[in-house]
Amino acid sequence: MVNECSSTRFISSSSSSSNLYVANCGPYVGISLDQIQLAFSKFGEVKSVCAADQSGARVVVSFSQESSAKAALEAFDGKPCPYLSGRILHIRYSSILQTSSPSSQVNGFLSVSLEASELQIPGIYLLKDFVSSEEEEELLSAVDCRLWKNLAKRRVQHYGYEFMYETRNVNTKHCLGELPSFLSPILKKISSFPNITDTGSIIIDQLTVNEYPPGVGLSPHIDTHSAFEGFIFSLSLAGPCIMEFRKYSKGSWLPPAIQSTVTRGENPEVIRKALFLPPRSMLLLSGEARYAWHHYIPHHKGDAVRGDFIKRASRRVSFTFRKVRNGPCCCEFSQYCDSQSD
Ligand SMILES: O=C(O)CCC(=O)C(=O)O
Ligand SMILES: [Fe+2]
Repeated sequence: MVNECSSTRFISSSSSSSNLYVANCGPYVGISLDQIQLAFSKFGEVKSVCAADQSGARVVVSFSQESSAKAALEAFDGKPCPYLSGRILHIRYSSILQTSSPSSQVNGFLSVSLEASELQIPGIYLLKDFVSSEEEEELLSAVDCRLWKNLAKRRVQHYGYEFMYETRNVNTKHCLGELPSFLSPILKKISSFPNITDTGSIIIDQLTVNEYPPGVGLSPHIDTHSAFEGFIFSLSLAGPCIMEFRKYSKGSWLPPAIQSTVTRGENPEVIRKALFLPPRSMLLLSGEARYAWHHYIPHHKGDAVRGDFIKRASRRVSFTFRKVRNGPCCCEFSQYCDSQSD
């Protein structure tokens, strides 16, 4: 049974137990949970195998009997494992850290949807193959000929208006000029995006290009309401990633890292959902998805997606198209709205 520990968190521990924390094996290094279960079953009944964390390379094996765990630890720790491609496993006893019951987690990973409609978040849409491979190449070479700005872990470019990371806003008085002509085919496709009843209301005047190396993501945030209007389009190029969406029932417009620890401590009610973004797909966040849900790209080198482990490519480049807002936001999600908070 490899699907049973979705609601349990584990830590490495020195006291003996029937759970083993096993490092250096898992889907990220090409070893499935089923293979791990088979290898450890040589020492007794394995109740479950699941991810110890989101790395894809550390798992917890839970035996029915403590004696089986002891035998497996003695046989496998620090030696090449003949049943797992000769990998050297690093094994400790593990104890249960905490339990929670996120129904959307499988084997310790958040279950990832392939279709936006599965998420059941109003206002979120994903169009796959939004651009062809040729268009993808052209867009990438266009930005690669231009100047990148280095942030701590990723590179960015801004068109139309510069995004100021310190204030999470734009300086509306300083326009960088019209969006360049290499974007025209994409802007044209955006203007007839399905799912938007009034396509006449789609105006785009700002683009942020992000280049993420593997292992780099984006911290959870809601794009500042007062900075941008209600449609946020994000085109994924060159590589895939997953995007996680979080709704904090007691949240505010501030990013979770800035909210006081007291507020965070009182805020156990977070709904988490995840969506796989393949290269050449266009994501639209509108309505509730844009205004009330944080979006987040985990800082992973790969993502567990429906039983497969998908490595991040050498880079993912996203084009985020938005319309800069010129007055306060009057959305109906005032709890998450900086224009409607004091
Ligand atoms: O890379 C992405 O798809 C999202 C970028 C984003 O959320 C942002 O720039 O605010
Ligand atoms: Fe964003």
